[in-house]
Amino acid sequence: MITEGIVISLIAGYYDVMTPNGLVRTRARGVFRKRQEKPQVGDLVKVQLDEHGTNYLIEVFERKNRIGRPAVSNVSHVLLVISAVEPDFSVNLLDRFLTFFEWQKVPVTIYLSKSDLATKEQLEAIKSALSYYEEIGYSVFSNKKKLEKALLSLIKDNEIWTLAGQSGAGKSTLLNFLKEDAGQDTGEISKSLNRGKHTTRSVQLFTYSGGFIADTPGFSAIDLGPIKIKELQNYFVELNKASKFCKFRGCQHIHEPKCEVKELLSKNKIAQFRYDDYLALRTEIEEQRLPEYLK
Ligand SMILES: Nc1nc2c(ncn2[C@@H]2O[C@H](COP(=O)(O)OP(=O)(O)OP(=O)(O)O)[C@@H](O)[C@H]2O)c(=O)[nH]1
Ligand SMILES: [Zn+2]
Repeated sequence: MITEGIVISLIAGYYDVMTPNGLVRTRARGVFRKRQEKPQVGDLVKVQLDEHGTNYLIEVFERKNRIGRPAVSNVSHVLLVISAVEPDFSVNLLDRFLTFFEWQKVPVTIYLSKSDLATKEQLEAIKSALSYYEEIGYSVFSNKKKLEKALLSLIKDNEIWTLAGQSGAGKSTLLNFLKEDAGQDTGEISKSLNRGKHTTRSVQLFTYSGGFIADTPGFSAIDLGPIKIKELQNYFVELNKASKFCKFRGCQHIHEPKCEVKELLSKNKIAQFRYDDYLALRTEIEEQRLPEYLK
């Protein structure tokens, strides 16, 4: 019998596939090894079931996207965990992540962790910054119970949501809270296992609310290098929105006359810190700019 499913984990050469009839352990057909296109977690695949012998993964359907390291395919949504303290909250870091995922065309929901460890003053400053992100269209949560409640209706059938965020931000802690049986290593344990930067960690999908949540570790060094400088403004959602009213098409909002972004900036309707981050990311991309023909 042939059926379809989603690869939820890869263990010692076996692919575990969630199918409409439950979880099946499969082996990939030799053809994948020859073509060097290994199936990945998140892939939608075709499997051939054999009640008495081996189940085979026989086909991988085209991937919608592929993000993180180890990679997850077909990511529907990112749940970005950003900590209030330890490591300290930073809009700059937040903007890097948001730019990256906007570029990848993956919607993002923000969760502020460790607000219990922040002082009242710290929390006020953070919440004021986060309210700006809500204004420009991102959903923001700082209470894990409210987040849990929202996720149960937000995560649609078969959607794959991926956790992202700096190391130590609290991704595993959140996953353990959402899925009591997830059993992810958190801070202390992983340190004692001496899990270095180069140790490959496996990634796994956990069923959640009709869909899946993945704990993806690999977003520590976000490479914005491949982004074309002229397109960067597209990934700052409020700049992109305002740009429709700039005099010049393709306005970069730097020195151009009759620039709507500059206008809104002067009226405090676009936050100075976002504009500054836009400029900083431009410089970063510019400094390691590849010749146009290599892009
Ligand atoms: N007080 C408090 N501590 C938290 C919270 N979230 C995480 N922590 C602690 O922060 C440390 C790091 O959390 P992890 O969940 O391991 O962080 P991670 O994002 O999974 O980190 P990596 O696995 O390195 O990517 C652990 O000691 C957690 O107990 C929180 O909301 N409040
Ligand atoms: Zn402009």
